Amino acid sequence: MTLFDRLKAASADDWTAYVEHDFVRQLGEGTLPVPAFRTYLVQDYLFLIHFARAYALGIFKGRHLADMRSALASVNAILGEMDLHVGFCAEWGISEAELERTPEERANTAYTRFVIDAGLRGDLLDLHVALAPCVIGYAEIARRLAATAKGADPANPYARWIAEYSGEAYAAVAEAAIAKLDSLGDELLTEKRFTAVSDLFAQASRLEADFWQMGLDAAG
Ligand SMILES: Cc1ncc(CN)c(N)n1
Repeated sequence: MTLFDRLKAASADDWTAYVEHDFVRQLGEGTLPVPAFRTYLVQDYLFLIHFARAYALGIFKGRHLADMRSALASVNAILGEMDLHVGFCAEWGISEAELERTPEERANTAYTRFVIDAGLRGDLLDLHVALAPCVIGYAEIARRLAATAKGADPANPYARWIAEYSGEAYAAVAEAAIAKLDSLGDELLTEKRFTAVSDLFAQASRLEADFWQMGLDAAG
């Protein structure tokens, strides 16, 4: 069993509330109101800036060259992920400069600063556990949606989002994150420590669910 599967099993309710959130269901069915998606996506652009910072912390805290290289690859993957956001927003007439000026929603601040704080206070294992629901969760969600008729329908207004996160490139990022957790776990995890890292994973999963909810709330 991977460390990721163990963490997921220990936080099963929080994980399910995240990956099966109503926002996700509506996204897959193509019924999600556009204002909900727009609020989510604009906030997600800001979110990814802070996630790139969190991965940059992984370079700073790296104990081996391999840690630094993998964190750098993740920073690059996140910066690439933002092209999706810039593309959608350009279609809505929102420029990159406007995106950057958008005030952060509280759910966004809470989540991103929680992850950065986990990395600042702790070691690489704490950081990567706090990052895991984000990186790996989206691959799981999009893979499930892409396997449904409505999720795979090119007429679904969110087909591009589903394709991005269910694609091979993102799957490779998620698999690398699972492998990284295992190698960090081999090096740094003790049974005594499991509860503390599991708490980080559960909290990050709850903050992911709050992030979806922020989008739904924006649509009223
Ligand atoms: C909130 C959130 N969580 C996860 C992902 C996937 N990297 C994302 N873009 N945004």
